[in-house]
Formats: sequence, C-alpha cells, structure tokens
Amino acid sequence: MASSRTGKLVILSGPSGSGKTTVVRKLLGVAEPRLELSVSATTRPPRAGEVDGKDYHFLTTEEFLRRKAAGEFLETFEVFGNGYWYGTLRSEVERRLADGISVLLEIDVDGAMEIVKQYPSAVTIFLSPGTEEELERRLRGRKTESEETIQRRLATAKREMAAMNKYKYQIVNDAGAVNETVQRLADVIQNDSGDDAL
Ligand SMILES: Nc1nc2c(ncn2[C@@H]2O[C@H](COP(=O)(O)OP(=O)(O)O)[C@@H](O)[C@H]2O)c(=O)[nH]1
Ligand SMILES: Nc1ncnc2c1ncn2[C@@H]1O[C@H](COP(=O)(O)OP(=O)(O)O)[C@@H](O)[C@H]1O
Repeated sequence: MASSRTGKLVILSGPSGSGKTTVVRKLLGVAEPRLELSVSATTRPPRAGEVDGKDYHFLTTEEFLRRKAAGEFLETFEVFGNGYWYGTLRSEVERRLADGISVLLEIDVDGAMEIVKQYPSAVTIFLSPGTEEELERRLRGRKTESEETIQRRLATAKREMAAMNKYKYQIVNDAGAVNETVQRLADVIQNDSGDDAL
C-alpha cells in the first residue's frame, strides 16, 4: 500500500575526502525507514571503477546543458571551476518523495542551499573530516587525483567548512570510526522532526 506520507529529503554535504561516499554506501543498507540515493548527473569523467547510472549519470556537456535548458534539474552547479557540471535530476527525487520513500542527496554546499529553498524541511547534514590534516591524508590515500586536483580540493574544503553552520546537523567522521558515523547519521535521519532547516 502506498504511504500517505511523503518521504524525507536528506542532504549530505562535506569536503571532498570527508568520507561521504564511504558512509553513504553503508547507510543505505541500515537506514529506517527506506532511504534511496539520488544519482546525480555530471560531466566529469568516471573514475576507475565508477559505473554509469550507479555512481553518477555521466553526461556530455552538450547533453547536460540540453537537459538543464529543458528544466530537468532541481539544481545544477559547476563545482570546481574546471568546467565540470553537477546536477540533481528531478526524476531522481520527486516521484520517490511522493511515494513516501526518503531520498538522500550527496551534493555540494551551494547545491544544498538551492535545494533548501525549494524543500525547507530537508534534513541537512554536514560531514566533516575532523581536521584539515586528516582530510589531506584521506585525499592522498585515495590515490585518484593529481597533485593539482588535491590542492584545488583542499582550497575548496576550507570554503565549504566555513558553511557548515548553515546545516541543521554537523557530524564528524572521525578517523577509523566509519561505523559510528553511519549510526549517527541513521539516528539523526530517523529522529528529525521535519522542522524547517533555516
Ligand atoms: N550541486 C551539486 N553538487 C554535487 C552533485 N553531485 C555531486 N556533487 C558534489 O560535487 C563534488 C565533487 O564530487 P566528486 O567529483 O564525486 O568528488 P568527491 O566529492 O571527491 O567524491 C562533491 O562536493 C559532491 O558533493 C549534484 O548533483 N549537485
Ligand atoms: N572514518 C574514516 N577514517 C579513515 N578513513 C576514512 C574514513 N572515512 C572515509 N575514509 C577514507 O577516506 C577517503 C575519502 O573517502 P570518500 O568516501 O571517497 O570521501 P568523499 O566521498 O567525501 O570524497 C577514502 O579512501 C576512504 O576510504
């Protein structure tokens, strides 16, 4: 039977390397009630092991801009100033919420604030890596980026950390404590009352 209640919209942000992908993978398995991930669209190339339609919808810039013009996105953002676009597709979010299924968005700070304007009761969570040193260690440990990209991401991280108090919840993903972080996320999402985020 379809639920008469709409699902919760959960927004998770945090600097690149804070551990979003790692904790979200585990969270989807344990969250109650059911939580599904919105797969974003991007024009950046896939990393080794990333699957189209699962990690992202990988689009050409032409296709991305065509769909943007057609109004298919809730928000779009050119994240690192390097020409790559990211965006949340309406088709990933609207139907599920109406069907009573909660949806998780893993998006950057600017995108998050755009969405909150449209969904003021969204559950907004900022994931922080603890310290700057820990963030740098994780970015280097992942071995997926060039030195230039790492430096750019560290600079962006400082700007993003400054926005953390715009989120309803702040969670530190302590080194070696992934399972604890996942549990805290699950608790926050389950217990949020739906009061407006701002
Ligand atoms: N605004 C917006 N940001 C997004 C979206 N999808 C991903 N991002 C953000 O884009 C940034 C870069 O993501 P990605 O290239 O996968 O790198 P990662 O953060 O290191 O995994 C991260 O801050 C994501 O949260 C989206 O649909 N909209
Ligand atoms: N709590 C943690 N302690 C130590 N390392 C972590 C923790 N969470 C994530 N990592 C590692 O840090 C790196 C960045 O995590 P990732 O999930 O890719 O971050 P993001 O999606 O935010 O960019 C990965 O190599 C991951 O295994």
